[in-house]
Amino acid sequence: MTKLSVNINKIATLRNSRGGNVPNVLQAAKDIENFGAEGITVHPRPDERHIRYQDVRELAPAVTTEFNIEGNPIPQFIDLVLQNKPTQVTLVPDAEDAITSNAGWDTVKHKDFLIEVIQEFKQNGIRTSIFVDPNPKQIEAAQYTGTDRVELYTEAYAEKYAQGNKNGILPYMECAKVAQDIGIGLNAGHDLSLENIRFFKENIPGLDEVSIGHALIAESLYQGLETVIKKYLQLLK
Ligand SMILES: CC(=O)[C@@H](O)[C@H](O)COP(=O)(O)O
Ligand SMILES: NCC(=O)COP(=O)(O)O
Repeated sequence: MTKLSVNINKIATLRNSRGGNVPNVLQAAKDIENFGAEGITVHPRPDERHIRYQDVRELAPAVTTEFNIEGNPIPQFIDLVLQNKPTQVTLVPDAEDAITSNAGWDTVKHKDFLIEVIQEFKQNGIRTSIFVDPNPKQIEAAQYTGTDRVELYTEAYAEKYAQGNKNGILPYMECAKVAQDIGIGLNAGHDLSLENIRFFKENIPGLDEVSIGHALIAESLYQGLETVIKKYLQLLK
């Protein structure tokens, strides 16, 4: 079974665009869990343009499913994670000015650094995952960092799938096999959507979790528009 963790960064982005507390990020997380999602993912960035550090502090005691905090393990991120003890921390090497995550770790080059931070998180009872490009060498090297899982960066798959090219799944299948052979857990995320998720799931054995945000929120918006417009029209009669 693959768990669905909903990334709520985009809900925070909408809230931040107006100040105030609409939509309410904490309530949205609770509702998302009530609707059946099996996890909540947040990706606080240093400029707090989406999820804020304070959101993380409020979400940590409120989330009853799996809480997953993603981010670049700079000192303030490490402190935030250790103070709030999520189920899982996903390490993502994103630059401060990146619009969104755009690359996985080089687990060979950064092995010593990753060993150090992963050890600290695991000593505190937090499951670890490393965000990686779909390259089997990166998965093989990830096992020497002591991480529990890797998260396959699925942007390349999603882009090819949208162009009608199903071969984009091939490197991910190879990575899944390596992960299974070495006994490392497997997550995936970035640009997964209602359109491309089934094919991905059908072809990737041992997929523990997907985290989905951007498309899921956009799809929810589209699928909810008709209902809400009809409600306004009713009230305006
Ligand atoms: C780690 C990752 O894959 C990203 O997809 C990221 O967490 C998305 O966050 P944003 O929606 O804030 O870009
Ligand atoms: N780890 C990926 C994630 O949380 C969501 O990515 P996206 O669906 O917003 O692209």
